[in-house]
Amino acid sequence: MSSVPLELRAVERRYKTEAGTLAVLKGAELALQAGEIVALVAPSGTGKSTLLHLAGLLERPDGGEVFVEGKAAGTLSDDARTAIRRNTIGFVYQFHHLLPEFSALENVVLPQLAAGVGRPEAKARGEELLKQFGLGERLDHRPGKLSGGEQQRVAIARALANAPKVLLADEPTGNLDVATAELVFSELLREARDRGLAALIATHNPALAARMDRVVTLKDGKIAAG
Ligand SMILES: Nc1ncnc2c1ncn2[C@@H]1O[C@H](COP(=O)(O)OP(=O)(O)OP(=O)(O)O)[C@@H](O)[C@H]1O
Repeated sequence: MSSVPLELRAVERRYKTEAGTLAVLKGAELALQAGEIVALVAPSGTGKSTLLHLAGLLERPDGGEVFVEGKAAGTLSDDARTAIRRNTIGFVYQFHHLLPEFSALENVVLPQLAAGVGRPEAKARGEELLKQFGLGERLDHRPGKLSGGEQQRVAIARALANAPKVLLADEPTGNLDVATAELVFSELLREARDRGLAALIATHNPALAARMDRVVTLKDGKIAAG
C-alpha cells in the first residue's frame, strides 16, 4: 500500500513574543491523500503560514510530528529534511520569491540541479514546463521583466520542476488581480490534478476554495472542517 503523502499529527507551534508565549498550533491534525486538493481557509493570524512552513519542513514543530510519504521528519537531520523538501515537496508563495538575477528558465533549472539532475535534462524539463504555462517566449526574461501573473506561473513551474508528490501553496494568487488570479489558479489546479498531487492551498478566496476537494480551517490552533 502506498503511504500517505503528507500527514500532520498533533502538531504544535509556539512563538516567543515580548508579551509572552503565543501558542499558534495546539495539536493540528491533517492527512492529505494522493490526488487530494485541500483548501486552507482561516482568518488572518490564525496560523496558516505557520502550518504550511511546518508541513513543508521549513521549520520544526514544538510538538507532534510531520510525516512525508509515511516518514517521520522530526528526527531527521537538516540535510535529510532538505532532501525531502527538494524531491517531494513543491512550495508556491504569495510573492513569487524567484531569484531576480536569473532568467525564468534558470529559476526552474536551479532546483533541479540542486536535486542532482544533469543540466541538459533540467533545461529541457524547464522549457517544457514553462511552455506548458504559456511562457515559451519568456524563457530568458528575468522576473522583473515579467508580469505578476507570469511571475507566479514561473514560481509554479519551479515548484513542479522536481516532480513533487506534495504541493503546498500560501495564497498563491493573493497578489494578482481577480481575472489573472482566476487564470493562474485554474492552471495550478489543472497541474495538481493531472499529476495526482496531494495539495494544501491557503486562500482567502471562497470561490477558489470551493473548487478544491475539501475545505479545512484553523480553530483554536487545530484543524477543523471548513
Ligand atoms: N516568527 C514569529 N515570531 C513571533 N510570532 C510569529 C512568528 N511568525 C508568526 N507569528 C505569529 O503567529 C500567528 C500566526 O501567524 P501566521 O503567519 O501563521 O498566520 P496566517 O494565518 O498565515 O496569517 P495571514 O493570513 O495574515 O498570512 C500570528 O499572530 C503571527 O503574528
